[in-house]
Amino acid sequence: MFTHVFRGTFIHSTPETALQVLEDALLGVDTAGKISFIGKGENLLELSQKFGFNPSDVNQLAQHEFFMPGMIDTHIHASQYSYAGTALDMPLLQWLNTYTFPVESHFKDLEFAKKVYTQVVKRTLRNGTTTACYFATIHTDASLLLGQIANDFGQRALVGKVCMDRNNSVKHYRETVQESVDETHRFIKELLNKKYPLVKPVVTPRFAPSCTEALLEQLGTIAKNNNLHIQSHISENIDELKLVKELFPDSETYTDIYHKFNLLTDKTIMAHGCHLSDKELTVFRETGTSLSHCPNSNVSLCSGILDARNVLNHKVKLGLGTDVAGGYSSSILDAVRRTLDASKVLTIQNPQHQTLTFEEVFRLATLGGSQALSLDDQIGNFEIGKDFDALRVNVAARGGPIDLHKVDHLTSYSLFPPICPLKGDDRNIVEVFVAGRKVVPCEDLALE
Ligand SMILES: O=c1[nH]c(=O)c2nc[nH]c2[nH]1
Ligand SMILES: [Zn+2]
Repeated sequence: MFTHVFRGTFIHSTPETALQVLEDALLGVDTAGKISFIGKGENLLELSQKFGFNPSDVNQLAQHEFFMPGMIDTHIHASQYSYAGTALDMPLLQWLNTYTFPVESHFKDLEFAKKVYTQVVKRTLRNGTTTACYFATIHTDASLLLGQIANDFGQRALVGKVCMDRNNSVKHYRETVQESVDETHRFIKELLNKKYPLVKPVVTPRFAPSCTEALLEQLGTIAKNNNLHIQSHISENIDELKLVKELFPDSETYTDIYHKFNLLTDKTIMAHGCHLSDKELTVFRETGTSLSHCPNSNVSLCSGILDARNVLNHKVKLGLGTDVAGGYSSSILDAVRRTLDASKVLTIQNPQHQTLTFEEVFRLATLGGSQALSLDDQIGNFEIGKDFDALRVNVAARGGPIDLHKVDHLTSYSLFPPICPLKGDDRNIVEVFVAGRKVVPCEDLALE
């Protein structure tokens, strides 16, 4: 039994091919939301008999439409959505103390948390983020609420209750080691008990300067004992590196600190890494740890520029992140554009630098993100057996930002994939599916 059979153009990435275009394809989604077959449109009758669907039930994509995999935001602070687009006038450490910690402390108030978390889940789904890896705040009940809201609206999510026991300007926004550990246990247990099919907990030490060794050690143990994902920040800004050296004088590198406490695993994702050495990148590869590239944030907070080419050359898994609110945009399309910009800036500085191509960045936003979150056995592209997490894109959406021109020497689909992420926006994303369920448009999702 099928919930959908679509016919039209499908664009996705594979490990071998950064961007593959399947023209006039037929794709079936079963009742469990999984891709059950992909074939050629010209074989419609044969496929309908083989797989048992009625050819008249096929949903035909219109001219200028295509499907692409849902985009994956590998690093976003859900609570910081409340001030996204403001307060970008100082570097990281001052920014945290001046704006971030005071704002995050308000998420003790569950009514406020519900409003902001509902907005961020709706908005990111609207922007085509089918999977988000969220930082919440230190508040367990509000973090559980974020998991519930993602589940209700149908977004795939990793949700982290933030852990931090030092170096915080806001006295009432701080935990002891014991509180942080106890509440992390409670968060994991209560979230797993809900049995949400698409929402998982992620162990979340904020970053080394916010955590004592005692806390890092216990969080490493919790992640290991429960086989959980881990997320944190690393090597974002030069002043942060100096602070880390002062706080952890015995560790040779920033990476060594997390490594020492078993926090680098093949289910760990670290944000930024702008200033990691090649030696540290080698540790990332050896442990299977991945990086989230957050170029909007890196420029907005004047933190640095990640050399994504070097990360890929080291065979470290890499995805894209918005890092709201260090990044002011909640759209992974924005992260695609900025990843290209950042790579081109590196080429301006050094003409030997091999600029990332559009196709490679498209892969980072989709398949790369799924690999970075170790979810590539379930999502990231249109492989049979994976969940159907997909965006129906209309390049020529009415009222959208793209005016099509007839360019005779370019065939239609060699033009469309780049034009859409580079000039398009959420108006071009006409439908969003997560695990086969249409979550946009959806009446409940009307943005207030
Ligand atoms: O961009 C960032 N945003 C944060 O909230 C944060 N906390 C630690 N390091 C951080 N970096
Ligand atoms: Zn962050």
